[in-house]
Order: sequence, then structure tokens, then C-alpha cells
Amino acid sequence: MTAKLPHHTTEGAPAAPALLLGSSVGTSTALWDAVAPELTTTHRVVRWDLPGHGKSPADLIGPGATVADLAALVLALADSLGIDRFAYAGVSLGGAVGLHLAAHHPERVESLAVICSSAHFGGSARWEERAALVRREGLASLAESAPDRWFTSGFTVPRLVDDHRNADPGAYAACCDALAAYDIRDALPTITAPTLVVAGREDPATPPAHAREIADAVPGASLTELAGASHLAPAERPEAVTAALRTHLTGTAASGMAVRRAVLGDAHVDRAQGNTTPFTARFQDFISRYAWGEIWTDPTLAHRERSMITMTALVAHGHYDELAMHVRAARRNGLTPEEIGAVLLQTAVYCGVPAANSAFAVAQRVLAEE
Ligand SMILES: O=C(O)CCC(=O)CC(=O)O
Repeated sequence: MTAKLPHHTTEGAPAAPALLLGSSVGTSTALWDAVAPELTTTHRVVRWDLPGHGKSPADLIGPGATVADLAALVLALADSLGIDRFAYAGVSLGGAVGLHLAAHHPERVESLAVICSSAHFGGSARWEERAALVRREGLASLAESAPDRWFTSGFTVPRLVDDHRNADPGAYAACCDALAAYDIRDALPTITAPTLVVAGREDPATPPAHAREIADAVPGASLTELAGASHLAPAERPEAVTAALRTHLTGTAASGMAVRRAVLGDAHVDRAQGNTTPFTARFQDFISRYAWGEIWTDPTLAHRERSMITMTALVAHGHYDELAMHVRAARRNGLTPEEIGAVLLQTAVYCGVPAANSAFAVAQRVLAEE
């Protein structure tokens, strides 16, 4: 039997890196209408609807739902689309799902953007009351007041307010249950994905202080505050959100990570990321941005030339563990065993015969493992 999945749309080249976009309570994939098309130039963009919102079935979740339940739906959706690792951006509850994924499934999340969201939604009482109200009376009155909660004065997006009115009350209330129970503050320091946090300066639901709390706790996270934006920044300031996401997704950390994976292999990078601790996270972020994002991405020299330079420097300094890794990288960058031998022979002249002797032993072992 096939499991039921959230409704989704996909845009962009199927072979491009995947970017999953999550929306907030009361809205739908339409929240991303003014942002997503621009991101398809670099990404396969998958937008998903919360249960009972947009075109998603309502019975994907029920009373007592959690953010973990929603995250499981996102992983099932990604699996169904053949997507292993993905960049993720989400607004409010959609952002909370992103934080959960990055904290509890780090092997799936390449990078994270948390927009107008929070690590806790201000205590459970408010959401318990709202869930009870919606279960009792439906969504009409809440939809009426949505523009005041979502946008700066005088601004609105009728399509999103319609989405709110037309959401399934039971599923909306279950999303409120998830917001009531959610508090991920303790796990924030364990997040290793490059993280961008975006706040709307006039957001009454998840004010900038909530964004700062996330950015202060997630190692290496960056923070952007948007003037003239309230809770639904992608709808109200789409150009600013697009620019922030574009820089985040294609900036040095992201492109560095892509090159690092191409040169060192997924297995090595996954292991390094999996072993990252709050103590080492800033160093991991630093090497992704600096060594890989600035130096190895510089097209002036080919990767095979950079491999030759790197092996030589590692021999010169006696870094033989790193040399083993870079002999594997050199093979991935197209050097033959003969060419690697020629590089090491030259190091005998410039770094010394004992250093080259140890290097040959390391390289021989690595090549024998192929
Ligand atoms: O609609 C609101 O009042 C804001 C709800 C909230 O903060 C959670 C969300 O937007 O996903």
C-alpha cells in the first residue's frame, strides 16, 4: 500500500539540487509564488502543503500532532521523489519543520533557511486555545483577522487569506497542537547545516527576538531582518527574501560544500558532518566556506592541479593522515597512480627523502585499497 503524502509541486530541472519549501499555518504553496520561480534557475524546487492546507489531504495528521509528524511527512515526500539530500526553507511552522529536520535528520539537510519562525511559539496555552476555537467554530473568524496577523498595515494577499478560510479546520487545529507542543531550543546547538534565519521586523507572531534566539544558538547561522515585512515575508517582501535565499543557497558555504563533496566524496563529508559537535561546528563551517568555498571553487586552477599542490604541501608538513585523504581526492580529480607517484617523487627533492618515503608508503596503501 502506498503511504499518503502531502500535496506538492515541483519546478526546475530534475537534475538540479533539490530545495524543499514549507509554508505556514493557514497558507499554502502559494505563499512562495513570488519567490520560487527565481530559485528554479539553480534548484529543483519542491513546495509542499501542510495537511488540510492547499491541496493536501486533511487526514495526514490528527489531534495531538507534532512537528516530528510533519517532518516525517516531508521525508516520505522526499523519498518518493528520489531526493536524498536537500536544501530546505520554511516559513513559521514550515520553518519549525526545517529546524526539526536539521536537528534530527542532519544527513538529509544540505542547508536550512528559517523564515519568520521560532524555536518555540510562545508557550502552549495560546495554541491550545486556538485549536479549541477552530474545532468549535471553524476558521471564518481567524481568516477575517489574518491580514492583521500576517502583513504590515494596508497590505494583504487575498489568495492567502482565501487559503486560510478554506483550510480544513481539523487539520488546522492539529497544526496548532504541533505548535503548542514544539520547543526545539535545546537542540539548536547541535545543528550543523549552514543556516540562514530571516525575520520580519514587524512580525507580531514570531518577532525578531525569536529569530535572534535561533541565530545565536545554531553554530555559524546568519541572520537577516527585513524592514517592511511582517509574518509572511515571502509574500510581502519577495524580492528581499529571494535575494537572501539566493545568497544563502549559492554563497560560499553552499558552493564550497558542493565542491567538497565532489572532491572528497559523500562518504567522507557525511562522516565529517556526522561527527560534528557544537565544539567543532564553527571549524567545519569555516573550512566549507574558506578552503572549499573560496579556494577549491576558484576556476583559475583545475582540480587536478590543486590536488598536486595539496599533496605536496601535506608531504612538506608531514600531514600523512590528510595525505591519504588527498590521494583519494587526487584519484577522484583524475590523477593516475603514475602521476601521483611523479608528484611524490618530486617532493623527495623539495621536501626531503624521508618525507617522500613516508608519503609513498601512505599512497601505496591508499591505491591498493581501490
Ligand atoms: O496565523 C497566525 O496567527 C500565525 C501563526 C503562526 O505563528 C504559525 C504559522 O504561521 O505557521
